Amino acid sequence: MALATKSQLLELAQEIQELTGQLVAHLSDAGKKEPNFTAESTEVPSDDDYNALRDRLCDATADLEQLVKGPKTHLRDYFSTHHELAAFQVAFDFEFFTAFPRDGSIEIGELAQRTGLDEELIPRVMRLLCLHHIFEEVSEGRYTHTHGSITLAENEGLRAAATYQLDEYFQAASHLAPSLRATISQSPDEPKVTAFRSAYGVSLFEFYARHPERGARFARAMIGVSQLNNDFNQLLGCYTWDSLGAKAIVDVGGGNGHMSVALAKVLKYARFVIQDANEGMLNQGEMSTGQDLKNRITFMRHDFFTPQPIFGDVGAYLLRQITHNWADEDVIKIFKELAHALENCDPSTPLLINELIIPEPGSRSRFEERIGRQMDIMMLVALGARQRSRAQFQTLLMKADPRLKITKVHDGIPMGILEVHLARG
Ligand SMILES: C[S@@+](CC[C@H](N)C(=O)[O-])C[C@H]1O[C@@H](n2cnc3c(N)ncnc32)[C@H](O)[C@@H]1O
Repeated sequence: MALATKSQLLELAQEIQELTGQLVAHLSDAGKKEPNFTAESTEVPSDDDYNALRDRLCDATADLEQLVKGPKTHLRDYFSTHHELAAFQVAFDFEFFTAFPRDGSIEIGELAQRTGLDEELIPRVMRLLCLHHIFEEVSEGRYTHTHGSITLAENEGLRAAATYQLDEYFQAASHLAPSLRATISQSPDEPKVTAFRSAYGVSLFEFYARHPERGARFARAMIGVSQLNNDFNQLLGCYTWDSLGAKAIVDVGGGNGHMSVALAKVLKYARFVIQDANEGMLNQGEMSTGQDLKNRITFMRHDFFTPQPIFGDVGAYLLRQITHNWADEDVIKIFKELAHALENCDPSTPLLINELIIPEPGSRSRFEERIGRQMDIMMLVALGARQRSRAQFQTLLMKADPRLKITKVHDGIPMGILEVHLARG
């Protein structure tokens, strides 16, 4: 009797069929329409069940595609994606997305007039984008919006998030390997060579200080990304904020305080101290805070490498998207100052680290893990810094003060929370 051979391709195809069936049923149960590529399509849901199905389906379809192509074709494709990003860069730079009418179509000549790009170049860029369902060529030389292009046209934050990647980081990323080679022979007193510095001659922060219009776009991109990731709802759901009552939440490196202000709107009694080294951001936050919240929100200039001035009746210290900007030795210094402050608070006072926490390999879907690993390399490119796993955070906390212990992990991608307490003897 012939042995039935297992087919990995067929198993993947069956898994894809099953998962797609579950996903379609989920959409139907939620009363949602199936997504399509037209500009009229509705957005896919973002609840946990949908995301879990989406992630497994993306892993399975990616595996099937990779196996079917084989490594040579797969890698040839993959190593050419920067040319596709270059086409996107042109479309953003020449403002294609907003040049399009919301409804109806536009013809090449009109698009050339509105954008200033040569008529001969437009179809070369457009046809590559159309292959990604970004715009559609409805008849030769005539295009309409799709769901992808209209999403970008109508969301300024998302466009900012796309363009800061395609401008600043696209260039900087190509300097990573040479910059790492340069650090090998670098003397310790020279400014650290990062890929960003190697591409632009200055650090990321100096660059934004010298180019305020890019700095403003970066700020818009951060808002776009946090809306995209649903960061606020995740932060709210990750901790029992109500248990803090009227105590102060100290938002260390809180920037313009946008997260604390959003929390203050929900937590009716909590007080907030927003600390940052950047006076401009503090002023911007102070000016935009509504009168109704002003008696519960204080803005304060503070450098987190110096002793923490607020302690005692503190509900929680919040460090949101701070550690990923710094190398290990700097993060240890930040934690040390907070450990001193925690010594002078109630033992129940937590330090809440709100960051993308890199999952251990294999513990989450590859779709999720990849987002974390892309961010990790982005931090290396931009600042010579990194994203960290729970274990890596615990090591740094221990080095700062052996009494600092992670007591709870709310691990989410993109953002999670580590709840840290200072153990008392
Ligand atoms: C990535 S932003 C995060 C801002 C805010 N926590 C959020 O989640 O939107 C990093 C913040 O750290 C601030 N920062 C940088 N160095 C600092 C320092 N030495 N002391 C205090 N804040 C600092 C920056 O000004 C910036 O607002």
